[in-house]
Amino acid sequence: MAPWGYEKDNGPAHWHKDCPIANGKNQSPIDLINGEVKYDSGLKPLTAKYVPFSDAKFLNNGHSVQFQPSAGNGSELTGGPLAVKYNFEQFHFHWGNNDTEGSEHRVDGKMYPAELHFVHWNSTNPSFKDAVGSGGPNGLAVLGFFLKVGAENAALKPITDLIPKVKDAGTSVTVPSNFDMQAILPATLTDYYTYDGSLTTPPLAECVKWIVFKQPLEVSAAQMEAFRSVINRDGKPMGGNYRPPCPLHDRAVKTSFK
Ligand SMILES: CCCCCCc1ccc(S(N)(=O)=O)cc1
Ligand SMILES: [Zn+2]
Repeated sequence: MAPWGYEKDNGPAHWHKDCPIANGKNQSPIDLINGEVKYDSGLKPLTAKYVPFSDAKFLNNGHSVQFQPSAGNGSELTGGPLAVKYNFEQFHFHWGNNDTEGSEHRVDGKMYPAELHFVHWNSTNPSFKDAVGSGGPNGLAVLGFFLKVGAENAALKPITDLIPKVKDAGTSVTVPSNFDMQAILPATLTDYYTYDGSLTTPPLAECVKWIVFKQPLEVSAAQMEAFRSVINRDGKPMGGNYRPPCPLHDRAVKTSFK
């Protein structure tokens, strides 16, 4: 099979051939249906401590654009539904070719124009790859933020300004060391949905504690257009790099908010 992608001939409907877990019972993304979620008063706010990076790359891997510091950069996530400390690995985006589509998770069936994923791995593992293969939903913790079109996002501007430099698949640039990743996050990481799920791209491993924030982040129309200029491995616009929602089966979605 051609390498996986989001086109007719290699998109989500084909992924089960190489990754049979695609039809598993803990797949992501899902539609977050407010009438079916359950408030959990035990869910605390999350604490993300992101330290400045000396040598981080921003890259186009053919199916997303991704910010990736060198391993062991000391940025950590704790709290919320997490029992242990998780190390930051990378963040990346999923988006559409217009403002009516693009996010992976949905809220009562509504899609946002884009979704930002901050990927972290359980620090009781020796590496990210071990955490992916560790079995069970505590290998990774991914923070999902919906993006909607509005005011310019000053914290993301250093990243969206780099997009033209990684227009083509397989390209990367060094991110200026004064980039402040912490500034992207809202001041308090309080209102979120959380559930046990999977990677939303191959290998689709069911190793993710998903934490999806209720409050979208805003980006300007120009910042959204920057994403839509990115080209994938087949030389086509990368927009549409989102997996449709998967069945919930007998999973519960908990919320930290009423
Ligand atoms: C052993 C190599 C595994 C690489 C898995 C890389 C990956 C990370 C996060 C996501 S996402 N969209 O669920 O956040 C998808 C894929
Ligand atoms: Zn993702």
